[in-house]
Amino acid sequence: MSAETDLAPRAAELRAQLHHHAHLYYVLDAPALPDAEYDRLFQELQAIEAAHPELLTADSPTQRVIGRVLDGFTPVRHAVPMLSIRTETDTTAAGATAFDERVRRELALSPEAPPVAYNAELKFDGLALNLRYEHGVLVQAATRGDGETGEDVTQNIRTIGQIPLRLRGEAESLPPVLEVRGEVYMRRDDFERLNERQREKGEKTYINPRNTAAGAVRQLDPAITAQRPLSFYAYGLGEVQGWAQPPTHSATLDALAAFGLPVCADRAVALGAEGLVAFHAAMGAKRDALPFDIDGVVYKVDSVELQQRLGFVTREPRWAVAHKYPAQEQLTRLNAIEIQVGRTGKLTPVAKLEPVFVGGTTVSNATLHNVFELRRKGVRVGDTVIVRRAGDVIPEVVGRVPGERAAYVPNFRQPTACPVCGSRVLREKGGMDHRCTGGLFCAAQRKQALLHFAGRRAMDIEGLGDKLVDQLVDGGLIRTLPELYKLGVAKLAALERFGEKSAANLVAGLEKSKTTTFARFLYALGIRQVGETTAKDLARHFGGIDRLMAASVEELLQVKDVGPIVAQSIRTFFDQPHNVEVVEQLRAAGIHWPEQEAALGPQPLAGKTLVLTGTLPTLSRDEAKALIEAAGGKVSGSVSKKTNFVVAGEEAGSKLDKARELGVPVLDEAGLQELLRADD
Ligand SMILES: NC(=O)c1ccc[n+]([C@@H]2O[C@H](COP(=O)([O-])OP(=O)(O)OC[C@H]3O[C@@H](n4cnc5c(N)ncnc54)[C@H](O)[C@@H]3O)[C@@H](O)[C@H]2O)c1
Ligand SMILES: [Zn+2]
Repeated sequence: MSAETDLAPRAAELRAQLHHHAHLYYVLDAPALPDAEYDRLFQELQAIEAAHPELLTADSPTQRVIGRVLDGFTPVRHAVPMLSIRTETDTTAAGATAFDERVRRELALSPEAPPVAYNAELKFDGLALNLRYEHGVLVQAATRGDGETGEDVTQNIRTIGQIPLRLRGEAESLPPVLEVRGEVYMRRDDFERLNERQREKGEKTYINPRNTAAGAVRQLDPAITAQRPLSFYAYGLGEVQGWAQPPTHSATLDALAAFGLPVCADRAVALGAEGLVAFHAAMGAKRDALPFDIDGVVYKVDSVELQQRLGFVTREPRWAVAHKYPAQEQLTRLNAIEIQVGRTGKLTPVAKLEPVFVGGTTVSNATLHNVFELRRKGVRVGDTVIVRRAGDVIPEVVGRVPGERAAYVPNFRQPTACPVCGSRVLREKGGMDHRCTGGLFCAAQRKQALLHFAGRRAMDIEGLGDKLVDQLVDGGLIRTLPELYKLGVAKLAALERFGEKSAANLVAGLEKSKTTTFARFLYALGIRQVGETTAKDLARHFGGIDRLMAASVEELLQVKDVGPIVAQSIRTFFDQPHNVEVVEQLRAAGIHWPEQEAALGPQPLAGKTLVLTGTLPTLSRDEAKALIEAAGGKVSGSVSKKTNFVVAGEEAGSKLDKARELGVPVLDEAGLQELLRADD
C-alpha cells in the first residue's frame, strides 16, 4: 500500500471533523472543542496535504474560509473578500523570524537590504465585522460568513455604543465609500459579570467571551444584542471609494482613529524579525493584564505598496501572519472533584485535573463554581473536560467533550457536612451556594474570622494583621477566637520574626480590646449578613447578648431593617452550639461593654424627633429627654415640619403656637408615656 492510500481515509476523516466543528463554531457559535484542539486537527490535515498534494480537495477546510449565512439573516456580498490569516503556531520567537524570512524571500530582498517595517497589533478574539460608511454614515454592518458572503447585522451593530453611526469630520471631506474592518469582542470583566448573573439566576453560563460576543451579534432580535456588553476595535479596510488611503497600514489606523473609530493603542511599527520578536514578548507579558482576550498578535507588512506586491494565496494574504500565544483553553482529564471551603464558608467544587498547560501556566485545579453548575455542565470524574484560564480569572472547567464514558460514574453529591470541620452544610433559600455553618469553629474560615474580629471597626485589636494571623493559624496556636486572649508574651515571642516588643504590644492591644461595645462585639462575630449598621440596630433593640441569642426569627424581624434573610442568618448562627460556646468563652476571657448600653430596651421612638416645651406635671426636662432618647427618639430645641411630636406642659410658649401652625401633633405627659410604652 502506498502512503497516499494509507492517508486518504485519515484526510477524509479530518475534513469531515473540521467541517463539523467549523459549523458548530462559525454558524452556531457553540464550539465543542477548544481552539487549540481544532488547530491541531487543522495542522494535521495541512501536513498531509502538503506531503500529498493529490489528496487535496477543493472543499478542504484548508482551502477556504468556512462559514455560512444563518437562516433569517439577509446575505451581504462583500465587495472585497474577508479573508483568514495564516497562523504561526510556533509560540516561540521562531514564529516571528520565520514570517520575516518568508516576506524577504517573496519580495526578493537581498540580505543587505534594510529591515522590513511591520505594523504589529493584537489579535482580538471575537468576531470579524465589515462596517460600510457612505459619506460618513454607517449604512451596513456584515459578518464575514464564508468570506465572500456574510450576514447583514446592521440593526444589531447599531446597539454597540463604541461603533460610531457617523464618522467624525466635515461632511464634504468624508469618503463616499469607506468600509472599515474590525473585531467585535467582549471584555473579560463584562463576560464575568454576565456569567455571574447567569449563575445567580441558576441559568446556563457562557463558555468564553469570543463565542458569547459572536452569538450576541448574530441574534435575530436586536433587543437581545443590546443587552450584551460588546466592544469593538477597527484593524483594517474593505472597499474604499474617493479616499486616498495613507501609504502605510499604521497611518491608515491613525486615520481610522481620527474618524472616531476605536483603534487599540497596543500596536507598534516593528522593524524586521527583531522588532516582531520584541513585540510578541512585550504583549505576551501584558496579555494577562489586558481587559480582553487575545489569542496572539498579528504582523502586517506596513507599506501598502509592498502588501500589493505580495498579494494573496487562496484564503490568506501573504503580507500578514497571526503569531499565537499558548491557548487559553485546553482539554484534559478530570481526575477527581473535591470540595474546598472558602473564607466565608462557601463550598466550591474544585476539579482535580491531569496537569495541563493552559493560558501560559500549568493548571491542575480549576473551579466548578457550584454544584448546580457542575450538574448542568454534566461533568463527571474520568471525563475529558475543557479548561479555561484567561488573565487573572481563576481557571475553570467550562464543559466536557461529548463522548462515551467507559463505565458508569455516579453524579457528584454535595456533602451534607463540611469536609473541614464537620458542621452542617446549608443552602440559603433561593441561593445557589452551599455554606458550612461552622462559622468560627471551622478552620477554613478561621483566618478570615480572626482578621474580621480584629478589624478596626470590630474589636480593634492593634498589631493583629494578615501575616500574624497566618502564622498563628498555620502554626496551630489558634483554633478558636477565644484562644486569642490566651496568647501570652512568651508564646508570641517564640514565633518567627516576632520579637519580645511586638509580642508585648499585641498582648496590650488584646487587653485594650476587651473593653468594647455590644454593637462592636456583635459585628466582630462575623455573622453573615450582619454588618456594622445591623449590629448597631440589634444591639439597641435587644440590649443584651442573651436576649439576642434567644430571639426567634419572628422577634428578630421586629428589628428595624432586619428582613427574613438577615433574621434567618442570625438564627442559624446561634443555633450552632459551638458559636454560643465561643461567645461564652469570649465573655469569660473578659470582654465586656458598658452596662447602660445593655440596659437599652425596645425602641418605640426610633427615628422620631420630639420637641419639649413648658413644665410637665411629674417629669423634669432632663428625665423626659433621657426617656425619649432611651426609646430611640431625638429631642430637638425647635419645631419644624420634620418634628413628629411636641410634648407640651404648663406655660408652653411659642413652640406650641408653631406646632399648631405646622399641624404637628401635640401631646401632654400622659400622651408621651403612652408613646414610650407603645412597643411593649
Ligand atoms: N473550536 C472550534 O471548534 C473551532 C472551529 C473553527 C475555528 N476555530 C478557531 O478559529 C480560528 C480560525 O479562524 P479563521 O481561520 O477564521 O481565522 P483567524 O480567526 O485565525 O484569523 C482571521 C481573523 O482574525 C481576526 N482578527 C483579530 N485581530 C485582528 C487584527 N488585528 N487584524 C486582522 N484580523 C484580526 C479577524 O476576525 C479575522 O477574521 C482558529 O483560532 C481556530 O482555532 C475553532
Ligand atoms: Zn466548616
